[in-house]
Formats: sequence, C-alpha cells, structure tokens
Amino acid sequence: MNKALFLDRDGIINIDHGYVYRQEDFEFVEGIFELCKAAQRLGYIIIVITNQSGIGRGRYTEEDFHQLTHWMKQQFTHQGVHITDVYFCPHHPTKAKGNYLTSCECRKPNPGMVLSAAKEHKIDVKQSIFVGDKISDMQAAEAAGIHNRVLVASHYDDHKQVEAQRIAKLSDAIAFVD
Ligand SMILES: O=P(O)(O)OC[C@@H](O)[C@H]1O[C@@H](OP(=O)(O)O)[C@@H](O)[C@@H](O)[C@@H]1O
Ligand SMILES: [Mg+2]
Ligand SMILES: [Zn+2]
Repeated sequence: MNKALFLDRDGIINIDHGYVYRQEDFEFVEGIFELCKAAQRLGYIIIVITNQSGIGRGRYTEEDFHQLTHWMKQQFTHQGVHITDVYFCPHHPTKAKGNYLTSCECRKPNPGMVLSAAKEHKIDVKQSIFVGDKISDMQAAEAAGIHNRVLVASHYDDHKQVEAQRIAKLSDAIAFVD
C-alpha cells in the first residue's frame, strides 16, 4: 500500500486568484516545492485533488485545464518532484451549464476524488495526509478516512467546526509530514 500527500490546488499549490486557468496567473505558493520534496523523501506519493467548477461555469474548458496541468507538472519535475496524479471535478450543483450541472460525488466536500485516487493508486488513507485551504477540503478528507488533515489559514476559513490541524502558512505543513 502507498501513502499519499494529497494536495488541494488553488490556495495550496498556487495562489487562489479565482478560477485560475492560465500560466501567467499561476503563482506557486511559497514552500510548496520544499513540502513535496520532504514528503517524497519520506516515501509519500503526491496526488492533487481540485474542484474546478470554472469548467462547468463556462469560464474555461477542460482542455485549458489539462494544458495548465501539463505545464504545472513540468514545473514540479524541474524541481525534482513527481506528481503521481491530478483529480479534478468540473461540476457544480447549481451554477454549472449542461452536463456539468450535477450534484456529483467528486466535488469536495464529497470524498469521491480521494476515494478514486485511493483505489487507483493503492493508497492507505490512514497513513496519508491532506493539505487544503477550505473547510470543504477537510470535510472531503475526513469522509475519505484521512486522519492527518492540515488546514492552511485562508480567507475561506469561516471557522466552521471541523477537526483539523490549523496552520498559518503552507510552509508550516512540513511538520505534519512524518
Ligand atoms: O481549491 P481547489 O479545490 O483546488 O480549487 C478551487 C477553485 O476551483 C475555485 O473554487 C471556487 O469555488 P467554487 O468551485 O465556485 O465553489 C472559488 O473558490 C475559486 O476562487 C477557486 O479558484
Ligand atoms: Mg483550495
Ligand atoms: Zn464532480
């Protein structure tokens, strides 16, 4: 069984400027490469779990997302970090168009993407860690059975009750990877 570092994307890997889909708007968060390198050294595989309702909302296309993802993975490769897989949810239950308008199992706070990743990559969730910036990340992680949950402070934190280890900035997450 593998253990994984699950990473949210917007707000954790890159600064969440709102529905980012172009390289020029993709700004890496300070400390992300160091966090990934530390996790890799300890034997974690790295999986990205991201809601991309911008696709369903018609702001950008799946092709735009895949192009940006390809580029993002290259940047990690240049830093010596291998991203094993990227899971995304293009849906939204009320704001999306056409077939994207659905209450799916993959959109966080639902655990669908984490569960698919666990199955496809033989991941033991109990040995894994999820780092996110929204309560919905922590809810998805909890529902998937991940105990080691780290919530990085962001303007999204509405201080709802959620069991997570709260940290001020991404670089503090390294302490929870062991
Ligand atoms: O943080 P992750 O899961 O990687 O991605 C979140 C994004 O898809 C977007 O999610 C949106 O929320 P809604 O999807 O509209 O609720 C907003 O928060 C956007 O600012 C944000 O860019
Ligand atoms: Mg986020
Ligand atoms: Zn979905």
